[in-house]
Amino acid sequence: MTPSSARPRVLGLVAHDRMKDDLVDWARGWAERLEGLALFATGTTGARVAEALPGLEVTRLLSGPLGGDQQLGAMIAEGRIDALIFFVDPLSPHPHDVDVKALIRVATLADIPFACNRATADAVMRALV
Ligand SMILES: O=C(CO)COP(=O)(O)O
Repeated sequence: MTPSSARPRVLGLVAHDRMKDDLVDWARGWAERLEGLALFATGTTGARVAEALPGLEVTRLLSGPLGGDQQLGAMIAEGRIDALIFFVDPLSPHPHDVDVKALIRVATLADIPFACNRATADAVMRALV
């Protein structure tokens, strides 16, 4: 995570449905710093962030349950994501739980900074920008 490297840092953004308001609120607080990063998000998360913060350029992947988590996981496996912010809902079941687990697994395997909640997301951002 050298700030002087040529390409912008690439951040993955994901939030489960009941966590999307929290992620949007978190992104608002970091908006200025997020502008300097390349942002990739699962479909609905990306739409929510882009709608709330029109100044941010967010590349939207497929919606999570339709393959977006897997797309992000593939990018991580290819070394194309520097850090992942994933606001996980710990109280709801998800039909695509296997995809969620795979995303968490590949982020762990790739040893990238990876935040599952807001406090850790703040710490990751402080380290990243
Ligand atoms: O389901 C998700 C993460 O597992 C998020 O996907 P969306 O951003 O498309 O809602």
